[in-house]
Parts: sequence; structure tokens; C-alpha cells
Amino acid sequence: MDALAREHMDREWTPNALVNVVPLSKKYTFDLACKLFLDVVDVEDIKRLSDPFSLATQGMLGVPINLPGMAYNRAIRGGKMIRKELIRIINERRKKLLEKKETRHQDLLSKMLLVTDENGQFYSEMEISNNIVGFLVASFDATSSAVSSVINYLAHLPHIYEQVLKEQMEIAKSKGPDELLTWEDIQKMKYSWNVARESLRLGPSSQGGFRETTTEFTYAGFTIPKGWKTHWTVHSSHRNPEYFPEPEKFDPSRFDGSGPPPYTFVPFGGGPRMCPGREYAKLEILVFMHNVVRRFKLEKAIPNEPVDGLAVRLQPHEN
Ligand code: HEM
Repeated sequence: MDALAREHMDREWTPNALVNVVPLSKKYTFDLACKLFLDVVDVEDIKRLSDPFSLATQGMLGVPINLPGMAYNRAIRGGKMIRKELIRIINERRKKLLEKKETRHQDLLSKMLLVTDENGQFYSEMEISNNIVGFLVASFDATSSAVSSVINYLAHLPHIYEQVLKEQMEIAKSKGPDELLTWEDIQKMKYSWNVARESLRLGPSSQGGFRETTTEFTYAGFTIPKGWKTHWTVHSSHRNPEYFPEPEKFDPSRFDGSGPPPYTFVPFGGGPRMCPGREYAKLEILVFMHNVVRRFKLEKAIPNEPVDGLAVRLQPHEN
């Protein structure tokens, strides 16, 4: 992950430039997913997936009218193009694995091609591609939005940025310039992770979700019958002063020690359907923070700009 983040920074984050963080975060997130899910790294190969993927995601929640010119129609076309490209990659990889020409792969696709179900059968290319698309959809927007939200707060709050910089420089100085981050280094990023969590508290990627009640219960004087669909929202607990005093204040120390009580900080949901990608997301966010702050001081071009585009000037450190 660190190697890819470094490459991405070298390519896309030009010193002294004014960059739009949101599209860059999306690119970082998508490139990383292509590498780790599929071991696809070639720029043209990634583009063959990212172009139709953005068509699909833009129209996924559009008005479901399948007529030319409508976002929904483009999303369906995008979905078919991704599927075609994924099946091509899957077949090619399967052939190489069978011929034992490729043994080095550590990506999700190669693992899925080698495992069998409870009947000893390998998964079909359709099952594998469905899973990969599912992971791409579930991870892409949520992670890129989290990364952008963190950068937004770092650029907006210099005293927080300085603390993160201090922690990350201590880690950087303990290593050679070409040495990549290790798991132990990630464990040392306690303050940075508190900052990321506080960013996710105030600017969560997901607004909540749905649950079906498995038993009747009473809440705030209302009886909710068994079998009803309920909607849980992230904001209602993340901004509840009972659990987060002065909820509008950006305060990473809320996460010191054992942090907020269970089920009050829920950017990744909770219970048995809690996000399975949360550790991956944590790693991705921390590696990104490390690579950004150790290279640049961040200055927002438009002080109160919402996170939509996020124009930030990248000032390289003096030494
Ligand atoms: C900061 C990044 C992310 C956030 C904020 C996030 C948030 C969430 C939330 C709120 C849910 C619903 C949980 C619930 O209903 O209790 C969810 C589900 C899910 N997420 Fe994430 N997610 C992130 C990254 C990822 C990544 C990187 C992956 C995959 C590598 C992923 C895969 C999934 C999947 C497959 C589900 C469905 C789980 C199920 O229904 O059993 N997510 N995520």
C-alpha cells in the first residue's frame, strides 16, 4: 500500500501546485483497489475499469428510466463493460495460475480463483466478478470520501496538522528513505487515527442504513413492531452531546483510552453486518496521511469550501 501511495504522490501531487483533492483521492482509492483486488497496475488497464466504473456509479442511484441519454442507461452500459473486462482478466489469470506461470499474486482475485466452496467446486467467473464489483462499489466512494474529509480537516486546522506531522515525522525518521511502512509503524499512528476517526465522526462517508426489526421494542415512547424496516442514521449519534460533548468541536482526544461507548461511533455501522473493509480502510487512510503530511503543508484555496472539490495548495517542507 505504501509503495503505491508513494508512486501516486510522485505522479499526481506536484509541489507548490493547487490540486483538487477529491478527484485525486478517488484516483488513489481506485488505483489501490485495482492493485490489491486484481493485481492490475498498468495505467491503460486501470482506465478500462475506471471509465465504465464511474459511469456505473454516477447512474446507480439515478431515476430508473432506461432510455439513451439517461444516467441510468449509462450506468447499465458501464456495468456491462466492467463485467466484460473483469471476465477477461479472470480468464487470463485462471489460465496463468493453471499453467503455474503466475505464483506471486497476493491479490483478492487470485485467492478467489484458488479457493473452493463447501462442495469442492471452484467459483465461476460470474460469482467472482460479482464479488469484485461488490467490493469496488462498497469501498470506492466510502474510502475516497473519508480520505478527502481527513485532508479537509488537516488543511483547515493547523494545530491538528502539526500534531499529525510530528507523529508521522517521528515514524519517518526512524526509517531509511526507501524503507516502506510496516505494520508496527501503523500501530504507532495513534494520534493520526484519532484525527481520522474524528473526521469520520463529523463527516461520515455513509449516512446510515436499514435494519429489519427481529423483535418488537419500545424506543422514546414508540412501539416498533417486529418485522418493520427501520433506518439508522450516523449523525443522530455522532452529534449527540450526551456521548460527544460539544459535538461540533473537532477534538481527536475523544478517542483516547477506551473512546466513546459502544454503538455511538458508527461510521462503519455495527453488529453482524458491520463493514468488513474497516481495517483495509484504516490502513489506506493512515498510509495516505503519512505520505501527504511528510511531503506537504496544506493550505485551503477557499477557506470554507465544502469537501466537494477541495482545492488545496501543496507547500513542500523546507527540509
Ligand atoms: C472509510 C471507508 C468505509 C466506510 C466509512 C464504510 C462504511 C460502511 C457501512 C456504514 C456499512 C454498513 C454497515 C452496517 O450496516 O452495519 C458498510 C458495509 C460494507 N462495506 Fe464498508 N466502508 C468503508 C470501506 C470499505 C472497504 C474498503 C470495503 C472493501 C474492501 C468495504 C466493504 C463493505 C461491504 C462488503 C459491506 C457490506 C457488509 C454486509 O452487508 O454484510 N467497505 N461499510
